[in-house]
Amino acid sequence: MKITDILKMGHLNYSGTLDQSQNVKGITDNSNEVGSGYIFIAIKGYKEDGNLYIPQAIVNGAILIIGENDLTDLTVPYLKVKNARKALGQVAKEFYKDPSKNKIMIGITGTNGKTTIGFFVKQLLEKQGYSVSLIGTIYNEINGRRIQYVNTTPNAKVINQLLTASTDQVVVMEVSSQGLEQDRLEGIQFDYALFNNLQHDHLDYHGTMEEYFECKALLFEKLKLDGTAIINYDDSWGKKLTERLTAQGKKVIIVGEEPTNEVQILAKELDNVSVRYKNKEYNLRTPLPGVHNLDNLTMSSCVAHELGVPYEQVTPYMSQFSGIVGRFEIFDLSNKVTVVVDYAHTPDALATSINTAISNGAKRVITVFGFAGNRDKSKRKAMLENVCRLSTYAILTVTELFGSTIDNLYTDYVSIQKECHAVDKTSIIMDRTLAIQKAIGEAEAGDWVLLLGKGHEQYKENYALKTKTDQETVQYLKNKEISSQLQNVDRYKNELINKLK
Ligand SMILES: CC(=O)N[C@H]1[C@@H](OP(=O)(O)OP(=O)(O)OC[C@H]2O[C@@H](n3ccc(=O)[nH]c3=O)[C@H](O)[C@@H]2O)O[C@H](CO)[C@@H](O)[C@@H]1O[C@H](C)C(=O)N[C@@H](C)C(=O)N[C@H](CCC(=O)O)C(=O)O
Ligand SMILES: Nc1ncnc2c1ncn2[C@@H]1O[C@H](COP(=O)(O)OP(=O)(O)OP(=O)(O)O)[C@@H](O)[C@H]1O
Repeated sequence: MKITDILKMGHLNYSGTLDQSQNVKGITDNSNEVGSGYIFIAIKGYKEDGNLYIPQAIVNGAILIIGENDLTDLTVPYLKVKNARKALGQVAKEFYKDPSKNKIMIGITGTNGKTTIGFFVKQLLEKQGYSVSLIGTIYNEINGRRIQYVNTTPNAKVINQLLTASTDQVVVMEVSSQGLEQDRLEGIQFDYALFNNLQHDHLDYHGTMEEYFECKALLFEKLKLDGTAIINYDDSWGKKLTERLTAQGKKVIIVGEEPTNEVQILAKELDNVSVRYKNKEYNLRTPLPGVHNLDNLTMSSCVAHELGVPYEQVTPYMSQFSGIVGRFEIFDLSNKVTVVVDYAHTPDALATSINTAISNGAKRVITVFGFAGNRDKSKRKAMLENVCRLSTYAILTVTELFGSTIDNLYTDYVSIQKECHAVDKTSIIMDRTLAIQKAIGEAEAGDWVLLLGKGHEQYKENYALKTKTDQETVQYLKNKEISSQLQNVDRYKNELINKLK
């Protein structure tokens, strides 16, 4: 592909002299990736300024630089654009030959439930015979191969690369509000866009719920001409989005409890939800506990149904679902204590998670959770209030420092404990592994211990127990319990032998 093709097709203009015969070998916004024949797009980021790396990109072989600044004295052609992040998407779309056009693209947005819906949809479609790629928080899976990535929603270059590599028929993508706001989806088009919910999160980034909503709503501007929006109408922001999209003449399927909803939720009970679609009723059974997962399953079934999965098949297809790491993952201990590792880290998700334990018969709920260091401090009070209202007892601990320190976070915990009158109901143990050990140690038969906030993530701190995830910590404590039980058996056996001697 020639430079001029990219510029023309990307709707970018260049008035300087350009060697039109030059072939473009690659495109990137990372100077370290630039090789001979590359286009380098300089992005002024949150941490770094890509413009400072232009000289390095030129030394590495860049043949065209794109950026937002006024630059005149470069030794290679320079194109000034209004928005370099958008330009990255426009150039990537052309360089990679618009791969989202020919795939069945499903984008999922919402504060909570994106990952879960992504995994549910993948399961349903694969059981129906589709090959499915997944781009999301836990990993990206392309052609059956798993690849870790730093973001839930990668930037436009990476998305285009993944779509190009994918030989799968369907691509299911989690779409974050930050990804949308940062134009990481520029040039990507969707056949189906799902809106699950909008709840309090990320307000340090978005400022207000309205702005947060507007970012989420950007996904629906990326629907293909014949694309379909699928919206949770029980969410008030979902209603607002429905009105907007309907007024724009877009195809919208609404899901919710109102009788006029296309997919009507009739009843939810433990792990069953009954829905009505075109005057027929279906019972759907979720493989993951919780009323939230009934909502997630209903949304997933709706998009899967659009692609030919009969509602009757949802329950059999999901019966072989193997779970999602860190999403209401249950560990049964031998003393009849139930331990759950869950990714809940918003006020609503914490309430949902604890309520799930209660509705499953928990005698007492002991919750271990924490706040994300320097991120969205405005959600902390609601998080603590929900946890205190619903749990029997809670331990505040480290979840993720995000630029804070253990000492600062500890000080924050002490003051919020007082502010929320939570001193009697909570204690503070900053070592997460010891907090878990204490919670599990104090639990009795019938109690549920909820380890919330880390989900699939690895610990970044060094803790007293040398484990790296909540799952490993639970397993370590389980093994310790087994070995102490074995020691007790040995001791008892020896005592008996001694008595009989
Ligand atoms: C604050 C934020 O959102 N940052 C995102 C942003 O980074 P940035 O553009 O500011 O990057 P930067 O490090 O300042 O670098 C600027 C430019 O200089 C370039 N550079 C830098 C160094 C160098 O040697 N050479 C060079 O060319 C970089 O390649 C880049 O183009 O753009 C990057 C590329 O798209 C993202 O990876 C990065 O996400 C960071 C890691 C992040 O943690 N973001 C969070 C807030 C986020 O986006 N989370 C959502 C999920 C949220 C949820 O659902 O809970 C997500 O989608 O991941
Ligand atoms: N529909 C829902 N409503 C409320 N809470 C939910 C819902 N679905 C999941 N949750 C809670 O949110 C947590 C995260 O779920 P999931 O990973 O599916 O969401 P996500 O949108 O991908 O989250 P994130 O954006 O933080 O990665 C779960 O562990 C659960 O506690």
